[in-house]
Amino acid sequence: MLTVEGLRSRYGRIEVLHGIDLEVQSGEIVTVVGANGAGKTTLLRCLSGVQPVSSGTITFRGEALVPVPAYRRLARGLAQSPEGRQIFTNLTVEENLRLGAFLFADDRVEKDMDDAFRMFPVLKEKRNLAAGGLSGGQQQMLAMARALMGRPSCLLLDEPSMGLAPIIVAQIFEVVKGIRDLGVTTLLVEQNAFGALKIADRGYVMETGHITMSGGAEELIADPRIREAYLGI
Ligand SMILES: Nc1ncnc2c1ncn2[C@@H]1O[C@H](COP(=O)(O)OP(=O)(O)OP(=O)(O)O)[C@@H](O)[C@H]1O
Repeated sequence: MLTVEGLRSRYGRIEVLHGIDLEVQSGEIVTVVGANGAGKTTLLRCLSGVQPVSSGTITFRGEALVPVPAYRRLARGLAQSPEGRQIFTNLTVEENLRLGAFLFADDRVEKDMDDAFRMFPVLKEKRNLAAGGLSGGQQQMLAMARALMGRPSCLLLDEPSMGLAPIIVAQIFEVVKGIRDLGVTTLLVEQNAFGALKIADRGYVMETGHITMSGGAEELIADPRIREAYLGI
């Protein structure tokens, strides 16, 4: 569904992605794990089109994506739940969700909203409240639900566990599994390698702008190098 080949990207003169190759098949949860500053967010920003690519290709559902501007990528089926959630704190929960559906003006928006509230009951309770009043975990749920309102076939999820208590992180990862059950393919970028690999089908390890390891998630969890460097085991 999504293939990245030889992807390079830079901030000014400093290259931060040095030729990334990765693939996500339809229906998978694929995770990219790595330390702070490895380049994971930059990779997702290249995929969603807000960060320029200096060379390499991105193919999504058989189509070259690099020439497609960011605002058209959602219509192609690629949605991002960004780092830091980026919800609109002064708008209500429902208004944030409606913004996720800005491409559509059909009756299905109401059904999608009902589906979102079924998947995230806490958002239903708070639908008329300002999103800024939600807890961190609830804001993360809102960011994911808003991305789903764009009816993506592939969701790019940037560090959903960031800054959340372990019990909330566990809930968030359960929700990501639920998103896969909806038939939405997920590329999950995480510093929480163990949590991400536990729910993923496959994983890639990113270090200073390179992919240094890849494989089945169980295989990566069992690998002594991963256990030492990322799992603290
Ligand atoms: N806007 C920017 N301008 C210059 N350099 C940047 C910018 N954003 C990120 N970088 C640098 O690019 C490198 C990769 O950063 P990136 O945010 O992609 O990493 P990351 O793996 O997502 O880390 P984090 O978990 O902190 O988001 C880092 O060295 C970072 O300092």
